[in-house]
Order: sequence, then C-alpha cells, then structure tokens
Amino acid sequence: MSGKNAVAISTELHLQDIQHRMERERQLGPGPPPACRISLIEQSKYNSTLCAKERPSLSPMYYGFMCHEQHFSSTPLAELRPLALSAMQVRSNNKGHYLLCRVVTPPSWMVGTILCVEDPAGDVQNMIVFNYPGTRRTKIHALQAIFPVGSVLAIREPLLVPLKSDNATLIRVYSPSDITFVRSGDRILADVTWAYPAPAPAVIPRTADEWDELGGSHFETGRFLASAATYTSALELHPSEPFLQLQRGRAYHVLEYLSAALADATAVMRQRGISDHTRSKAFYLAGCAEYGLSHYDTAILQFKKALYLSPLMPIDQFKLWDERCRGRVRETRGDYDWEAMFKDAQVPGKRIDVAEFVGPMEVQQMPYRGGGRGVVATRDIKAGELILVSKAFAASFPDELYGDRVELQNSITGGVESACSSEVLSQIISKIFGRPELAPLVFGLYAGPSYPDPAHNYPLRVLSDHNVRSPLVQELNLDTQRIDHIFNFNVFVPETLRSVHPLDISSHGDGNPSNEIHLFGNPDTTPPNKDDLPSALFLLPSLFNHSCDGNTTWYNFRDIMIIRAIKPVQKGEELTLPYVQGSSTLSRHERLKKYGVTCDCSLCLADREDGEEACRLRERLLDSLGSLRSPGTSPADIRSFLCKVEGTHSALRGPIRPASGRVRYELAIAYEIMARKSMDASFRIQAIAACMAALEAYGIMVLDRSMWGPVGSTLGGDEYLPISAETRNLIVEGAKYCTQISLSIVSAFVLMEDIPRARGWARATRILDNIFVGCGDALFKARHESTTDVLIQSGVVLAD
Ligand SMILES: C[S@@+](CC[C@H](N)C(=O)[O-])C[C@H]1O[C@@H](n2cnc3c(N)ncnc32)[C@H](O)[C@@H]1O
Repeated sequence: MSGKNAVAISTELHLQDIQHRMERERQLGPGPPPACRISLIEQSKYNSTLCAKERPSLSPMYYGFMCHEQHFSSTPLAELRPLALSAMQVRSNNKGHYLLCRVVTPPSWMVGTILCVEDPAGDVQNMIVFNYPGTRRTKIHALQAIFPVGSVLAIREPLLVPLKSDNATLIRVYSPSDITFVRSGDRILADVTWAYPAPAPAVIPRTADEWDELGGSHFETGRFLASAATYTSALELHPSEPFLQLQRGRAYHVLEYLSAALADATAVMRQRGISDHTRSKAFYLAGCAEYGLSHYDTAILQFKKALYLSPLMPIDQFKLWDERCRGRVRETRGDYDWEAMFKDAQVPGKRIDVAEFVGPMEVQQMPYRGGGRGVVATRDIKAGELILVSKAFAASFPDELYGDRVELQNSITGGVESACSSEVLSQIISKIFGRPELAPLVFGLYAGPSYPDPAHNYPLRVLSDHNVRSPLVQELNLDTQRIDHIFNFNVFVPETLRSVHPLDISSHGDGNPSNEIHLFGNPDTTPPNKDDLPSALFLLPSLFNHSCDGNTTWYNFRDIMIIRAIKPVQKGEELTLPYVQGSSTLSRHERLKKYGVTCDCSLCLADREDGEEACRLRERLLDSLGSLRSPGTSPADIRSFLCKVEGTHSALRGPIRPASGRVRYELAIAYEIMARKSMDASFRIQAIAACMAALEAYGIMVLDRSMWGPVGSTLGGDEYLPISAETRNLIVEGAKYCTQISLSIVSAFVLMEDIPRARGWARATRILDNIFVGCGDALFKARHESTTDVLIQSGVVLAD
C-alpha cells in the first residue's frame, strides 16, 4: 500500500470514528458525569507541560463540527443567570445561563485552546476554545499570557458535550465573543465565594518596567496578542505610562488591530507633559495605523509631524513612508508596478503591499440571483480593461503553513477542509475580533439560503472606531457558524500568476533534439492536490455572479486578486466570472452544486445540445489527457484521441470547443517534438496548424492561416495581424492557454526563419496577453524572460 493510500485510509477511519462518536453523543441523556477534581487537574498539568516541552505534531487533525451546529450567544451577560457545572445539561446550550469559572492550570493546545476550569463550587471541567484570536499556531507561553492561571471567565450559554469515553464531558466554545474576562471588582463577582483558594498565576510583574519587559518579550517572540494583553494588564495598574500604551499600540499594529493601534497613538498624542520624542513616536504609530487603514494622505501628515517633533527620526525612514504612501495613492487610480507585484508574489510568505482599485463597476440589486445582488458595468468597457484590484480579507498559502496543519471538518458539507481553508476561517474570526468595524463587510456577504439575504447596498461604509480597547474584550456577538457558511459560498482558491516556462522536451522522449529554441509552453496536465491549494476570502470579488462563459477573468498576485474584462461589455451589463472549471457542463454543474447555481451560459447550452452521454465521454477523455504525455505517444495517437473528443460535439456545434483546444495544443507539442527530432519542417507546419485550430477552439478568429510565401499585401508590413482584434467570442478558459499557444506559433515561425509572420504572431500574442493578463510590457517580459530574449535576438520584438 502506498504511503498516500495509507494516509487516505487512516483519514477515512478517523472520519468514521468522529461520525460514530457524534452519533453516540446524540443518543446520550442529559446530566454531566462528575469529574474527579484531583485527577483532572493533574492530567491538565501534565498536558500543558507536554505542550510546553515541544509543540505537538498538528498534522493532520480534524475536529468535527458536523453534528453540532456551532453555537454562539447573543444574549448580554447581564441578562443571563449563573449556572454551576453540576447543573449543566449535556448537548444543550444551557440557554439563559452563563458559567462563571476560573482557569486552574496552564492551558494546552490541540486544534483549540484547552483550559481546565473550576466553578465557585470547586467542580472542574475541561473546556476547548476554538479560534480564539492569537492562539492558533502559537506557543504555550502565549496561551498562558492570554489565559493566565487564575483568570476568571464568564462563558455565555456554554455548550457541554460528552467525550469519547462516556463518563467524561467537555465544554466547547466556538465563538470568542462568548468569553468575557471578568475583572476583580466586577459586579457579577459580588456574591461569589470560591470553594478553593485562588490558584496563583506563574509570574505577576509589579513595576511598569517589569510589565514592559514581559510584554516586550512576547512581542519579540511573535506573541502579539499576548503582548497586547500584557500591556493592557500593565495599563490597568499604571494608567499614566505613555510608553506602555505605545507598546500596546505597536502590538495592535502588527496584529492589524489598526483602529485600536490608532486609538492608543491618539491617546498618547493628547497626553500633557510628555516629551516631544514620545509624542513623535505616537505620531509615527498613528501614521503606520493610518497607512494600514488605507488613509494614505493622513498617514503622510502623521509621519511629517513625527519627523518635525523628533530629530531622532531618520529622514530616510520618512522618505520611505512618503514614497510608499504616494505609490498607494497612485494605485487607487489603477496605476500599479505590475512587475514588482509579480516578483513579490513569487516569494513564499510574502504579502503584497498595494492599494485597492475599483474600476467601472458597481453592485446592483439582482433579485433573480441567490443573495439578490450582482455587479454591473458603469460604462462601456473594452476587452482587457482592469475592473478590480482587491486585497484578500484573509488568505492562506501552503508555503506559509510549514509543519502546522490543522484540518477541519466542514460543518456544512461534512467534508474535510484543506489546511489553508481552516487557517482562513480562523483568520476571519481574528480579524473581525480585532477590527469589529469590519464585521458588516463580512456579514454583508451571501451566507446561503438558510440565512436571510444581506442588504443590497455593498460595499457598506466602514465606520471608524476610535475607542481605546482591550484586546480580550469583544462587544460584537460573533456568529462563527454564519462565518463558516459565508466562507463556503464565497471562498476563492487564489491562482498566482507564474512565469511561463518553455517546454522541456527532454521529458517527452528519448531523443536528443538539436534545436536551441524551446519555446513551446508546457501546459500542466496534472490537477493540483487539494491539500496544496491556497485559500482566501475576498470582499468585492464575492459579489460577482457565476458564468462558465464569463465576461471577466481573474488571477492573483498571491493575496491580491485582479479582475479584468475579456470581452467588450456594455454599460449596465452584468459582469460575471467563472467559479468553477470543467470539461463539460456536467462536471461544472457538479462543482456548482455547492453554490446552488444552474448555469445557462452559451457553453453550457451547447454542451447540453451535445447530449449527456457525449459530455460524459468527453469528461473521461479529458481526464486521461495526461497519458498523452508518455514518451511512446505519437502524433497519430493524439490525432485519434482528438477525433474521439471532436466526436463528442454535435454536428451543429460552432467552432468554440475548449476541450478540443486543449487536445489540439497537445497535438501541436507532439508535432514540434517530431520536428526537432527529425529535422523535418513539415512537422512544424502541422504544429502551427494545430496551434491555430486550438486558438479557434477558444473563440479567437484566425485571419491568416498561411504558412509560407509573402505575407499578403493587405495584411503586410507593420500592421500585419493574423488574428481578428474582435474578441467578443473569447472564453475565459482561453486565459490559461491562448498566449502560450500564440507564442508557440511565433517560435515555430522563427525556427522556419519566417520573421514577418513571426512578428505578426508576436503582435497577436501581445493582444491576447493584454486581454487575459494585461499589466503592460514589463510584466510580459518578466513572465516570459527566457523566451523574449531568444526572440529579440531573432529580430522579433515581443515587448517594447
Ligand atoms: C459569491 S455569491 C455571488 C453574489 C451574490 N449574488 C450576492 O448577492 O451576494 C454566490 C451566490 O450567488 C448566487 N449566484 C451566483 N451566480 C449565479 C447565477 N449565475 N445564477 C443564479 N444565482 C447565482 C448563488 O446563490 C451563489 O451561491
């Protein structure tokens, strides 16, 4: 059995086990079995020591939401009544109640934070807190700073569930807003007496400097929420220390709790009697926060004030910020350094620092679409025009996860989410927790038919919140189940734009081709593994409805999404993009099921005309496309494969046949390999013909199919363009292949020393690339680096 199969089977068994357990939970009666105080506390201490020693392997783990709707409470704490652990009902939300409890041992971590808590009566219970901000992918010391031993918590309407062994239970907290940290002196502690003495926290700093040292050590080791929480405790004891507030603001800034960072900076700026240097630091922090909030002009002003007040601020640092801010302002007008973005996007772990751009589009009410909204053009749009540049609200990429993979069972589909998806869900919760003013933007997205339609106006105005706040206090009621639904209906798998690598023909046979120019692109024939897929939530792009034959295409520079028109669009027309891909309407509709969408675009209608059986055969054929790459495959084999694929189209079907386009390009590659091996140019001519036919299958009109002789006088000279500039029939799938195919034709003509034709096809390539990718010559050159150099040497200019 291969290692992969063994993992699949163990995953399957694990899921069956979860399902079995959940089924048993449903059958259990109410009433918690008693937990032995001493043994539970001992066990918890042992777990947390184990956790502190080394981070347990998190790969892969699942937790099952499946049978439990994720619960959150929307009743204010003041309206709830206290409930003892001994009176809690199993499998119930314990409505109308809260649990007052105290953390008795240092926390540990296992897909969530595990706390051992006691109630005032001295009964103990384990509690798992999912997705508490700052607790994911962190170290045990950070958890101890967030939930120190002795912390008193009030859990609103807690959910108690039985564990695997029937005589143990666990409290599950899904929503971080259900947890209130209770301060000493709080009213709800008025009549409370604890059966046991307070468990002492590990270290309590006394002086402001000691607190600063602890908060700073959390900051330096990347435990930013812990750092902010430490400075909050410090500020309660030393409220007039501006440096503590600045340090907390700095931690908030890194956590992207930007309004909170700004509030801390503003509070310090307004303090009397502080030095200019401290005030300058506050202005600097305010500048950074304003920059993060995309208030670039205000940010420049704050940096200027910081510079004015402190000669210690290096002028170069100011210039750098000034330049960054001005760059962002230019980007809001659609003026980007695409080449720099492309290069940054190739760096693992990099986040691309650019401003968003909203082009000629607006969200409008569309009652016939699920969610009731869609995006329309606000003016006539040309093919290739930039519509939107959007930053991910939350995004995760496999190269950022290292060994820390947490996989979740999706509460809605029952399937297992990829590690990146579960990371994104956690990021969404953390981000809303840190910037509650953003909540309406996420909750304004479509959450599926089980929730009421969101308001029609989107984007909503974000109201700034300038209040100084504690990192552990959340006034919003966070409905994590709804976030799960929103994620399901709006998730994107970012597709980062990559360099186009010339075909490595050594993998295509045993020959030793003597040609120097290997410019045929190498389309990938293997579908990516689900676990290796990135995941992201974007806001405005989520308002676009689906069409397999959409009039826009999208791609990413890592967490940045670019949406561009690929066809001319009239003012008022709906802008659509494809949510899924597939060889026929059958597989596309299978993938569209989760969105509840039935697509009636021209491609789906044509596929339906071809018939279900033909579509099924086409799907099977295209699934085996990778086999055409094996060394023994000849052009004749691919031609017969192509005949079968062509045979799945009805006689009346027009030229647009993306499945055939794919196979025709494979045929072209096979001919090109033959040409290189045999030095017989007739194969190259066949390769060019196959490329031209492939382009037509994606909706491109080829005007000049000639392969030799002078370029016709009507088409000749610098104006010679072998394709029609009319792009009304282009299909989105062409975005993946057309530039590459056209470039292959250029290289074939170069090898045939037909430079006028090569130049004409170079023009065609640039037109196609401008439509599908855009972004100008610098980016084109960067993506086709090796190719462009070779062509320039041959007298073919691909980019100015
Ligand atoms: C990402 S949202 C798109 C925006 C959504 N219409 C809204 O108002 O928020 C996805 C949902 O929009 C609806 N939708 C998308 N494309 C559609 C289509 N072609 N026809 C009908 N509904 C569509 C489906 O309900 C789908 O689950």
